[in-house]
Amino acid sequence: MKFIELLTSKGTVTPLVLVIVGSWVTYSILTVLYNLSRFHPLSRIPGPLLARATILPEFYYDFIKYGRYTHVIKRMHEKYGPIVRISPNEVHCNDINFVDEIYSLGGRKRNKTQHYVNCTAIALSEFATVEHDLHRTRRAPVVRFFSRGMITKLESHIHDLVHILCDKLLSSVHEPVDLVVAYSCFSSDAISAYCFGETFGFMEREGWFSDFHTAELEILRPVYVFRFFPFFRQFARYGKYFVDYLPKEIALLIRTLRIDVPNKILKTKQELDAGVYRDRPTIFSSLLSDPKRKKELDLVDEAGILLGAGTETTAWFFVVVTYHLLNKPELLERLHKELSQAVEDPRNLPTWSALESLPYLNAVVREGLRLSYGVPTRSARVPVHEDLIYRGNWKGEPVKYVIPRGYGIGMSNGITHHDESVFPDSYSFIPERWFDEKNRKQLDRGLVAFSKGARACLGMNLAYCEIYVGLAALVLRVLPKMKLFETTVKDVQWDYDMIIPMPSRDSKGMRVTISPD
Ligand code: HEM
Repeated sequence: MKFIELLTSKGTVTPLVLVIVGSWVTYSILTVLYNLSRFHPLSRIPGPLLARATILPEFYYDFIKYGRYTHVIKRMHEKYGPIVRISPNEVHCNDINFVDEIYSLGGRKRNKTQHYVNCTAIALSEFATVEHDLHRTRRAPVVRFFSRGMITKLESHIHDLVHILCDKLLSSVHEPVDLVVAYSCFSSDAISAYCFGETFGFMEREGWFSDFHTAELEILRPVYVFRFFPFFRQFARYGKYFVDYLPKEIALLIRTLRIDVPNKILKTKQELDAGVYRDRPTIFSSLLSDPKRKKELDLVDEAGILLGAGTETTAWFFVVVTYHLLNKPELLERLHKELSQAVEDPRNLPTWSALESLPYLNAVVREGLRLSYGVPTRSARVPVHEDLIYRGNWKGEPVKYVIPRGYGIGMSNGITHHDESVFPDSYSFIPERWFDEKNRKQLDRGLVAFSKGARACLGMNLAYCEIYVGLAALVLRVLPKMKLFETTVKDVQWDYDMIIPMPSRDSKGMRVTISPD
C-alpha cells in the first residue's frame, strides 16, 4: 500500500498520525531538555530560560512582531551581562573590547551561521556563504575592484553623479522631496555604473522614483520568512517561471533578481561579444572576460548582492546625516564654514582623500555612520578552530566565559553603537564626541558600521568615496536651501530590522522642501 493511501485509509490513519506527531513531540521535548541541560556546550552562558530552551522568543520577536529581536537582546544584556545566550545555539556579546576576537582580524577562520544567511534569496553570493574558505574563493574575484586605489582611479564618475544629484535637487522646488527615495536613486545609479558602466537612469528621469528602491524593499521584506522557512528561498530562485501569476510585491522581487539583473549581465556580454568597449572597464565586463573568474562566481547572485548591498546602506547614511544637519543648524553652519574654507569652487570638489582630512567633516561622517548603523541586527560568526575565551566585568565582578568552537557569537550595531560607556547620550547626533582624544581609541573601536574581519563590507571604499564627495557637495550646494517638511526624528530613527535599519512603520519618509534661491 502506498504511503498516501496508508495515511488516508480508514482504521490506520489515527495510529499513523499519532506515531508521527508523537515522535515529533518526543524529539522536541528531548531537544529542549538537552538545550537546558549541563551537557549542552553553551550551558554556562547566562540567558532567559525560554531562549536557552527554544528559538521561540527569536521567532516571536523577529517573525511575528517583525524584526524586533535586537531590542529584546539589548534588554537581555541589561539583565544578564555582556555575554548572553540568545537562542539554544547562539550567543550575543555587548562588549566592544571583544569585537576583534569575534570578527577575527588575525586571519583565523570564521564561518557565518546558516541561520543568519538563510535570510537572503541571493544564496550563492559571498554575503550568504557560510564556510570561511568558500567565502574567500567567492570574494576574491571582486575584491580588487573595491580597493582604495581602484576607487580613486574611477572617482571622477562619482563626482559627476553627485553633481547630477545636487542639480536635480536644486530644481525640485515645487513640492516636497522624500530624500529616502532621492538618495537611493543616487546610490543605485552609482553602484550600477560601477558594476555595468551605465546607471539605472533614475536621476535623469522626471521626478523622484526608483524601481530599484521599491524592489529592494520587496527583496528584504521576506527576510524572516526565508530565515525560519528556508525552503521558500528556492521559490524566489525558480519563481521566474510563473512570475506573471504572483502577487505584485513577490513578482517584483523575482523579476528584479531573476530577470532584470540577469538581463544586465546578458547585455554586458553581448557588448563584449560584439567588440563594444566602454571608456573604462567595469566589474562585470572584467569578470565576463575572464573564464576562470566567471566559473568561480554565480554572476547573477554576485550582481544581486553588489546592487543590493550598495544601495540602501549608503542612501540611509545620507538620510540620517541630512536630517541631523537640518535639525541642528549650528552643526550645518560649522560644517559649511569648514568646507567653504577648503573648497574654492563647489562644482569642482577636492578628491575624496583630501576631503577625508577635514576634521569636522570627518567627525560628521563617523557620527552619521554610527546612527545609520549599516546593519543594525546581529551577524554572528562561528569560530572554526578555537574556543573563544571572554574575560570582562559584570556588576563590579570579573566574569569569564568560554564560547566553544562551532557555535555562533555575534554583536549588533544597533546595540554596540549605543554603548553609553563609549557614546554617552548615544541617541543624539554629536559630531564633537569624535574630538575627545582621550577616548578616541574606544570610540574608533566601537564604530563597526562596516563590520570587521574577512566578512567586513566589500564596498567600504566606494561607500566612503560617495559619502565624502556627496556630503561635501550637498552641504555646499543644497543643504543651505533645504528645510525639513513634516519630518521628525522618528522618521530617521531605527525602529526595526530588515537587515537594514527601518524607521517606524507610520513614517512617510524623510521629506524636505528646497527653496529656489
Ligand atoms: C554606508 C554604506 C555601507 C555600510 C554601512 C555597509 C555595511 C556593511 C556591513 C555591516 C556588512 C557586513 C554584513 C554582515 O556581516 O553580514 C556589509 C557587507 C557587504 N557590503 Fe556593505 N555597506 C555599505 C555600502 C556598501 C556598498 C556601496 C557596497 C557596494 C558594493 C557594499 C557591498 C557589500 C557586500 C558585497 C557585502 C558582503 C561582503 C561579504 O560577505 O564578503 N556595501 N556591508
